[in-house]
Amino acid sequence: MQQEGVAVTEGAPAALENAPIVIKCEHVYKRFAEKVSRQDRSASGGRRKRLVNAVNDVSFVARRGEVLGVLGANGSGKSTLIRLISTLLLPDDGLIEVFGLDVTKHQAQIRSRINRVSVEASFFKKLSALENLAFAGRLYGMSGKETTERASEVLLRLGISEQKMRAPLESMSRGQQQKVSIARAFMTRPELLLLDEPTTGLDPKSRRDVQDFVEEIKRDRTTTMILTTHDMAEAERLCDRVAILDGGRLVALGTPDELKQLAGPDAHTFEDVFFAFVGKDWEEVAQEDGDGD
Ligand SMILES: Nc1ncnc2c1ncn2[C@@H]1O[C@H](COP(=O)(O)OP(=O)(O)OP(=O)(O)O)[C@@H](O)[C@H]1O
Repeated sequence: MQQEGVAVTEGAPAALENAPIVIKCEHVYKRFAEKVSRQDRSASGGRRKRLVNAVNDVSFVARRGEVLGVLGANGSGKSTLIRLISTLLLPDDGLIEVFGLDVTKHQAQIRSRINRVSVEASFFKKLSALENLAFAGRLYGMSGKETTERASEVLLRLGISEQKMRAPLESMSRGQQQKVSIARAFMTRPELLLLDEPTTGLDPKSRRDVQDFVEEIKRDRTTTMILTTHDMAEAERLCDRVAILDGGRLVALGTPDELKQLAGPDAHTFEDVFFAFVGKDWEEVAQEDGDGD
């Protein structure tokens, strides 16, 4: 499944070698029609729309219990890839199997076994975090008692106090609400967890709380996690392997150490690794994107 021109290391990290494959992507493509601005129209032959390859010939597998990081600048295709795996979008070409099931045929079955965390999570804002989580637990078939116990355990673990978890969600800060969204996803013990920039916008302490929690879940090696992030140190710390996307293409995939080696003797930090594969350094990308993250 190795693609030409992609720095992909063979096999899985030792701890996961015999684990079953949970996600298989083979030559996956997703294209979108994007509006062309008036200024750019003459350069594109007068066309009002052009096709963007959001995901362009991407192949990889992820194994049970693996934490696979996906790094890339804004617009590199990270969220599109996550949405394809979670069956929210369907591929235009190629094959995606989750738990051995084809995403184009078994959406409901796949969705019942996965959970996705993203910044645009929806909640009942007048209800408390505990009440919101109780509601989610019921949807996933958990008993009332189990839900309450697990919800407060996970919220406490993420640094939300007993008092705060009983207050209306609208009285919580954005970062605290983001933690509630993470708690909701972990609470149901999904087999596959898709974490789309779970720590973006969090303060350093909250970021650390979430990272520690991911590390704790990782130790059991039962939940597979796909983590998109803009935080290089986070990728290096939490991920078994990291995939780097550039313009929809997979340009590198391997363990953090393997990628450092592949990137050459000048790559000392993970920022250097990113630069070696994408041709821009992280600060430059952040400035272009205007997020400075
Ligand atoms: N629904 C859509 N319609 C049209 N174009 C889209 C759509 N979704 C994504 N795109 C385009 O596909 C490309 C990849 O977008 P995607 O959101 O996957 O990138 P990303 O790496 O997740 O970026 P970010 O870090 O900003 O979240 C971008 O050029 C984007 O404009």
